[in-house]
Amino acid sequence: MTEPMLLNGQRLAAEMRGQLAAQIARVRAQGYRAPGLAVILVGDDPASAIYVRNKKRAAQEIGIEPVDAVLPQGSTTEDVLRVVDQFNQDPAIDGILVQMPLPPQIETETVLARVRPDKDVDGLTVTNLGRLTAGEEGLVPCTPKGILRLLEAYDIALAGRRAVVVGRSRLVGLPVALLLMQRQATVTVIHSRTPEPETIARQADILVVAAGKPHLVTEDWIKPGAVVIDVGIHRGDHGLLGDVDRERVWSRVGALSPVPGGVGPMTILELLDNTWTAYRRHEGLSE
Ligand SMILES: Nc1nc(=O)c2c([nH]1)NC[C@@H]1CN(c3ccc(C(=O)N[C@@H](CCC(=O)O)C(=O)O)cc3)C=[N+]21
Repeated sequence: MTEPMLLNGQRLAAEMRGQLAAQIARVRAQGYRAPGLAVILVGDDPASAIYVRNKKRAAQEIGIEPVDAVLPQGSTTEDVLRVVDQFNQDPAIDGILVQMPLPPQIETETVLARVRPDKDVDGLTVTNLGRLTAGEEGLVPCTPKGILRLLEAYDIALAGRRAVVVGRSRLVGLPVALLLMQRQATVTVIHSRTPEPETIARQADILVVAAGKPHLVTEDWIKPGAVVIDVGIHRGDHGLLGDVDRERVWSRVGALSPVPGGVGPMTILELLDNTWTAYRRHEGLSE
């Protein structure tokens, strides 16, 4: 078989960030304010701190003003709600991101429900997930949107093809399944309670893996020539690992979105793109 194609999210994201930067520079030159992105980090998870820093830097580089709120590990739900309310009311803030996971004592649902849907750049509120389900315009979760954009950039057809999603999370598995269905793929979602997941995965023309288990997916899961999107990211003693064992699937896949350099950079790009979309809606600029 021919050498697999690497789906280079890092390069595509950089290209798209350049386009966003140019669009933002254009409205700034017309006298408009800068778009504002608020990032709320609760607690001292080191991985979360790195992600938040990367998101802020990426925003700044393209002309989005990042504002952060860092709350202590012991914060209460009420403490977090107060910060959300403050950003909800702030006219300089277009997007609000609450970094997940929150410490266990905090009611995640209550916090998410407080974010104004027009500022929900993660697309995690019931309102935005409902809009997505109904096929209405809203803000779409970043990782799923980035995956679809990556597939599109590489001209990977979806209509009539079989897609299998591994994982059913609100952040990735569920919304990516909806988006794939909307693009006329035949979608199956499998998860930790699915018997013989490999048998189902082996039917996939497009396999999206968001299971949260390092190197879960091996050659037994792969139909020869399949397009495989690795969404997992694990920081171990041996560096970054995905949910896909790249070495073991390499001889079978047709294309692979790798970790690092695939979905991660696309996720950050879509966060910036959602912030830009929210900004234009707030400023009454055309889409
Ligand atoms: N409310 C919320 N929204 C999120 O979007 C969100 C979240 N919470 N919690 C955690 C996960 C994780 N996540 C990543 C984003 C970018 C990379 C990324 O850029 N990864 C680089 C590698 C960066 C590195 O070296 O660690 C890559 O794959 O090439 C990774 C992970 C967003 N998340």
